[in-house]
Amino acid sequence: MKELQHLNKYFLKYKKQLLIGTAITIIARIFLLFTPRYVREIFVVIENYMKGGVTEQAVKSQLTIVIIYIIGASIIAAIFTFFMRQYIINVSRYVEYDLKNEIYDQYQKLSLNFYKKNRTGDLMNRISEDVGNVRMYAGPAIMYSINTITLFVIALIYMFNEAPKLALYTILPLPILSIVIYKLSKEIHLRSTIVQQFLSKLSTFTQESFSGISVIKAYGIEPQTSVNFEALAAESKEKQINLAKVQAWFFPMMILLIGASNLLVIYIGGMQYINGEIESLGTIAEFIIYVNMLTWPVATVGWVTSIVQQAEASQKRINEFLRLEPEIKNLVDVHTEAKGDIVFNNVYFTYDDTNIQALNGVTFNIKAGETLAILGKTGSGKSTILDLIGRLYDINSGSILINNTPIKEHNLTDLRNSIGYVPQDAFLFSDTIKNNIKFGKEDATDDEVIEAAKNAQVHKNIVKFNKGYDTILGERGITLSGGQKQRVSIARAIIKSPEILLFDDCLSAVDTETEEKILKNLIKITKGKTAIIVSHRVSSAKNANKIIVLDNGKIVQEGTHESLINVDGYYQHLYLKQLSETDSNKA
Ligand SMILES: Nc1ncnc2c1ncn2[C@@H]1O[C@H](COP(=O)(O)OP(=O)(O)OP(=O)(O)O)[C@@H](O)[C@H]1O
Repeated sequence: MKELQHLNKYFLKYKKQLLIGTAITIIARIFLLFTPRYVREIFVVIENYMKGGVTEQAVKSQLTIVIIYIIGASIIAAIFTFFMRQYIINVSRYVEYDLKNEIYDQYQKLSLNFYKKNRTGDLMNRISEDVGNVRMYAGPAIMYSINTITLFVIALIYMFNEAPKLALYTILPLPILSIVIYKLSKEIHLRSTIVQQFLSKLSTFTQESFSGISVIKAYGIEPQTSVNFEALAAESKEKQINLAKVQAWFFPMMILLIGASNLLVIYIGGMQYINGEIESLGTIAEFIIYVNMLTWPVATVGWVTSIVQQAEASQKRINEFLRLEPEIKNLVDVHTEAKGDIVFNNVYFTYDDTNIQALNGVTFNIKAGETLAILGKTGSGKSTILDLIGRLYDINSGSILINNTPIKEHNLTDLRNSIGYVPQDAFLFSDTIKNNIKFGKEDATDDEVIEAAKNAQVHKNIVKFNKGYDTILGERGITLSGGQKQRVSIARAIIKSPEILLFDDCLSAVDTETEEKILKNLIKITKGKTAIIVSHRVSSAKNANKIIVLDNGKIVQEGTHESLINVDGYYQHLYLKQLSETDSNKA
């Protein structure tokens, strides 16, 4: 129960509903327990009549009154039972809602390293399935526990008052029932966890197959994927059957134990009646009703124990993530401005997980309003520089200054808000094109969206779609070409008019003519702002105020286009190679 203590703050928050729910549960059970005693009353009335003690008229009116009492008590119990669920189950839904939000907020705070170490499926499981298990504790488990305790305490008082020996025999088989149900519930849980694992394997496989359907079709491997699917589905079926086998024991066990208890009541009660230890056969009837009323709550003791164990295990998994401290923390509460110069001073950076030293003493600076182009072989550390400016990672040594202030002394939200970042792999959401662009600036007007799209040279493509800017992208809608995606992603970055613009090889899928036009627009847009363009093309770099060439995390060349084309090195070779490619394309 240590892990579940995390939920206490929520129980405290909803204490009013819980207290009302508990009171309602107790009242509902009290009224429910009127029935057995009234049934005994009926027997007594009839027995008195048989003995000739009362008239037929009197019996009729006595029976009518008792029956009205039974109906009345049942209706009241039913109404309170309705409200019992309304209060306690609702609390569990509130707790579920709060916990999901808490986990989601925490996920958002955690750094990229966390996402590399943990699989998306696992993150999703903890926020959905594990929270679901915890909800069973916060609602049904609490409700059934209050229910069982109330019913038991009141029924036992009545039973021991009425016939102590019979009461003892009646409750004798109940602990056995509880233990059997507990063992069964545990086994059911074990097997259903395995079923769940296979189901998620199956859905991951299906999802991947259909996301990559074009690759599957192009390679003609449909028969092979069908065989793989069939194998997974067969295993999943096996596990389902295994689960069904144990589940099938649940109700027979209940029926058997209820039957045994009933028999015991009839036998012991019958003997006691014969011996004159109990006065009326009504007591036997009353006790049979108690047995049937108590069986289910007693069974739930086993069930509830297994729910609590599952919830504890799930909350433990949730707490593991909730207790993680984000590696990248905002250390400044006041507002800061990330405008102007960017300085890298002997920066060293190694990725924790791979131990790859991506930057190896990098030093450069860009003044406000300037454009820097970064070139270099793949894996030389270009994207890493951009990630470090957005403080997605903290450096190992050296310093990064923005606006002459160390990057850690910037308010993290302000820093990221002042950056417009276009990643290497343009990621667009399954939403309209307009909303994908507005993602950069939520309150942007339609005119601003169009303006950004025009500057990114994608407006003409968008208006050709039937629904224009309202065209849905992704799984539910159309698929954009690589170049179109990159340009929508550029529009998203420039719409917010940030102080720092980071373009990570985002023109690679665009033809050189369009690239030229976009770059021209960028000169206009980035006026007074700082821009860094990572590229493999000289054409993207040539207009930059400064160009650096990286190799193995080190700057190996630095200068302007004019200076670098005259020096033997990576830039000149790239320039000559791309020049000859352009010439041969023209020829
Ligand atoms: N998230 C990461 N985790 C671990 N290692 C990484 C990560 N990102 C990059 N690396 C490694 O760091 C080195 C530098 O990568 P980086 O992405 O900065 O290179 P790049 O110059 O941008 O490459 P490209 O031109 O192919 O985009 C590479 O060896 C890469 O494998």
